[in-house]
Amino acid sequence: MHVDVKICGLTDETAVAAVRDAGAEYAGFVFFPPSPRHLSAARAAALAAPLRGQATVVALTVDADDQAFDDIFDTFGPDMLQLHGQESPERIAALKRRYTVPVMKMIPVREARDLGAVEAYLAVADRILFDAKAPADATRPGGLGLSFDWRLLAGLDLPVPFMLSGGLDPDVVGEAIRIARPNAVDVSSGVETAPGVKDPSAIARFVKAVRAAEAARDRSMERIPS
Ligand SMILES: O=C(O)c1ccccc1NCC(=O)[C@H](O)[C@H](O)COP(=O)(O)O
Repeated sequence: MHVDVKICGLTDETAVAAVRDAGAEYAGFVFFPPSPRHLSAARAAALAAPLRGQATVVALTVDADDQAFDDIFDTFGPDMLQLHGQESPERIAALKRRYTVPVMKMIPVREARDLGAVEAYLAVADRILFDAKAPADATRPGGLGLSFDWRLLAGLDLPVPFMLSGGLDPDVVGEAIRIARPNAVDVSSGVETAPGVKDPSAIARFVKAVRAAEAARDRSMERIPS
């Protein structure tokens, strides 16, 4: 089964290499000023321009207000929203009435009971992203290079696709896929040389590791007698 790749927090022309050379299916741009990956809508639009039609261009926000979304849609024009704050199901429903793009909702995970939060979003979110829960004193709710126990997602069967995120890198993403069997994986810190500085070679290695994990899973499925 194919596993999509999202490279998040793109901040320069590496975005083109991530999509055209490495083959990432999603390109994420952060609109959250405390983040080292934060971009203006105009800068993100310029970086995303060569990606249009080749990848799903994702706008990542944290509890943004309507004015912020209007600016993002007027200037940047995302293909998908990733809501990485404490947005309610009602807020998601309102945003989907206002903007006609799919919405991916982040669910923070540290322990099994955190998964209970998913239920309320299944009727409104088009996709779920599981990310490591940020510490209370963190300056941002994501992009921290933190992971959680992927076994918490083993056997998870949701009515919408889910993306696995949090502390992934080229060395561990294969194991994460084997354990959690996500529809997609997402990475930021694990393909950077410094916060906000993406490494094209690391991105290529990450995608290559995902493709290898896909192939290994397909081989293991072939060995299962039908
Ligand atoms: O990336 C950020 O700086 C960020 C800031 C505020 C909210 C979310 C943020 N990133 C969200 C992502 O989708 C990251 O890719 C995800 O949290 C995984 O990050 P990492 O563990 O660094 O790979």
